[in-house]
Formats: sequence, structure tokens, C-alpha cells
Amino acid sequence: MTQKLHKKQLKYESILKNDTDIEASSCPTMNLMVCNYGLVNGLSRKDVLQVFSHYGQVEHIVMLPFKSYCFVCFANIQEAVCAYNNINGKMNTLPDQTTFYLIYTNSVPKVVEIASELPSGLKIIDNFITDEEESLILQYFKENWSESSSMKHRQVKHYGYAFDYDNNGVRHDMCDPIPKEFEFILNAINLHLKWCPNQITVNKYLPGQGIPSHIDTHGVFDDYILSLSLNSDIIMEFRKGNYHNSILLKSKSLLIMSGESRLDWTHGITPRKFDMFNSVDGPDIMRRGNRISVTFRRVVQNYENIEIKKNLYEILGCDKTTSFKILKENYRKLLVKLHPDKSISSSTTAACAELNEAWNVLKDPNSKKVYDEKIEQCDIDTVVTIFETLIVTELENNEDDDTMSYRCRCGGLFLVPKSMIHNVSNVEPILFPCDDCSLFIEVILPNTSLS
Ligand SMILES: O=C(O)CCC(=O)C(=O)O
Ligand SMILES: [Fe+2]
Ligand SMILES: [Zn+2]
Repeated sequence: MTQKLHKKQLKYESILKNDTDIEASSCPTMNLMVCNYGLVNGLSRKDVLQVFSHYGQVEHIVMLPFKSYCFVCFANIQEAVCAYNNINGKMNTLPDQTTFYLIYTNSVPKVVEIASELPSGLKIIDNFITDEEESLILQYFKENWSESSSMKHRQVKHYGYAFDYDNNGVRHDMCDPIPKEFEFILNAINLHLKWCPNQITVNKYLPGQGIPSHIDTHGVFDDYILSLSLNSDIIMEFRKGNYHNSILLKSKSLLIMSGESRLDWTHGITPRKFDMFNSVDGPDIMRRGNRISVTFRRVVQNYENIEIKKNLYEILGCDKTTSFKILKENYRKLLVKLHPDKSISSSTTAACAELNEAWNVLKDPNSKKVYDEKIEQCDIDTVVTIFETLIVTELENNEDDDTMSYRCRCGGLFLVPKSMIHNVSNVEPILFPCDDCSLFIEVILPNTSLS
């Protein structure tokens, strides 16, 4: 065995021992651990069977939620040896032509289900609409789609009120009214909940796209948040503290969040091309299709009086980090473009007033600071969940690479560029995202002062 392969093997053995308290075996057994593939990197039970059943009778397969390894048990040792010799370290016949690294183990872990109990206040009505109704709405979107906001990870369209992603509130500028084609759904919702939404957000997700974990802003929207799923099933992740429940949303189902599930739990969709779910044989994965969701909310009555209008930075074509000089330049340029002396119309007068208002707040460092804090308050609803707080020596040093890393519980990796650790004078801990899920680690730097 090459030295590199041996090193890998030792690493996998220690992960196995750490995670499951199971020992690797130096001589052949009936059990094989696939060390580098599992549910979290998209391996399904069917894939495992396809590769292994070629060499004997596969007795059972143990897939673990959020793990990048799995286990295969044969009826006898000879078959396991045959599989080991033909598969370990060699390219397999799966469409992605991956290479499995295998070790023999003394036993296999007990099957663990993916936590999927509904948080309190959450309800799902399967088949809330019929196949025909689903087709009608999909057809409507096909013919009438114009994006409201181009988001990095999905397409979005709003009706009733425009959603403002800068403060997770709503804007009072132009927005299409709720189309009459949606009326039958509004009626059905009203029949169920005696509640009528006035704002609709449509999200279009391709496989691999998602939405970060968040709580829909309290105060702006009332107690119900509903989501109708169309065209593809998906798993939505609900998190609160250490709890993490994966909830299956089938197409045509209506998700109703209220109470605790709406106010205290975050919800999000991990950007992946597949989802983990509990099949009758145990945890497995399913591939995603193109999904469209229709979110129904009700903007609270007196929200009209709350003073979060259009983002002031956006008005000036810049953001929080823009320098005073550029801010001023932008203001001048926009003013010249808009000034009512040059083109007289009520809309330019309104735009001009808006521009002056933005400039008046942002030109003064004190009022700018107050405004920045107000925006940050609003941003709190986009929750960052910290997986662990670490010091630098707890990270794995990747010798032939300029990064350090740490394994997430989902099987993904937190990558930390070495330059961030050594050349940064920052005294605050820095957050790094998992490349696979919505968690962050917080890294305490050598020169971070701990209070
Ligand atoms: O796609 C979904 O079902 C949920 C969308 C969502 O959470 C939102 O728009 O706030
Ligand atoms: Fe949401
Ligand atoms: Zn993760």
C-alpha cells in the first residue's frame, strides 16, 4: 500500500472510532465501510447496491444522516473480500465514476433516522391542490414570469408588496397585484385558516439552489407564513438551538408555519442537487427537480407607519462600505440627472425628494451610524448559526494547500485561508461558512482579545 493511501486509511479509522466508537479490523470481516461517500455527498442506497451486489449477497446497507461514509454488510467473509479487492481504491461504474476507499469493520452502527418531527405550530397539508391546479399555476408562471429581484441563488417574484432583502421587510414602491389566477388558492387558504394573505413571494429553485436559513421578519408579517410547493419535492431544514429537523415538502403540499415554528425556528433549503430523507429501508437520498414555491404572508395593518422604506444606500447606488467621497459623487450625479428644473414630472420630483432624504441621512457620520444600526437590527432575522467556536490549532492544516479546514457535522468542510489567520490584525473572531450547509464556525485568532 502506498504511504498516502495508508495515511488516508488511518484518518478514516479515527473518524470511525470518534463518530461511532466502532473499531476497524485489520483482517477481513463481513462488514465494509465506504469511507469517503455517504448520504451527504450524494450516494444513494441504489448506487451502493449497484456497485457491491456484483460481488455477492448484500445483507444490508447502513446510511447515516449527514455523514460522508456508509456501511455494507455481506452474508459471508469471502464475498466481502471479493468486493474489497475489486472496489477499494479503483474507479467504480457509477455515472460519476468515483473511487471508494474501503476498510473492514468489526461491526456497523445502528440505523439512525433523520430527525423529522414537525416543530410545534407547523402543519403540512399534502395534496392541498390537485394535479390540474398545479399545472395551471405552472403554466401561468411560464407565460407571465418577470423577476422582481435577481438573487444569487434563485429567481424571485413578488406580488402585493415588494419584499426588501436589505431589511427583510416590505417596500411600498411599485409591485404587481396578486393575480386573479391565484384566487382559488386564496379561497382555499381562507376556508382552512380564516386568514387572507396580501403578499406573495414566488421562488424558483433549480437543483443545487436553496435559500439561507432565516426567520421571516417578526412585526412586518403576521403570525402565519405559508408555502405551497410545486413541481418537485424538497426537504426544508428547520433549526432551533441544537435541534435540526428535516421536513419533507411534497409538491402540491401546503406548509403552514405559525407559533413557535414561525417565530423561533429558522427555515431554509440547503443548496444541493439531492435531499436526504427516511425511506422504508432507512435514510436515503432523492434527486431534486426544478421547484417553484409560492409563499403567502400578511403584511400587518399598521406596518404602513413603520419607517423602513427603500434602502437609502440603494437610492444612492452604493452600500454600507462606500466611501464618503463616492457617496457624494453619486449624489451629485443622480441629482443632475433628476433635478425637476430640468425635467418636470411628479415622479422625478418624488425621486428627487427621496434622493435628498437619503443624502441627508448618509452624509452625516452620526445619522449614518444610527441608520446602519437600524439596518443591522433588521438583518438579525437572517440568522447565522454557529456550529462551533474554535481556536486555530483545532483546525486541520492542509500541508499542500493554503487553507486550513474543519469538518462540519453535515460532512461538508469549513475552509479557512491561512492568510486570514496570520495576516489579519482583526481582534474579532471571524466567521467561516460550511461549503455544504448553512452553519458557520467562529475562529478565534491568535491576537483575538477574549473578554
Ligand atoms: O421555498 C420555500 O418554500 C420557502 C421560501 C421562504 O422561506 C421565503 O420566501 O421566505
Ligand atoms: Fe421564509
Ligand atoms: Zn455543514
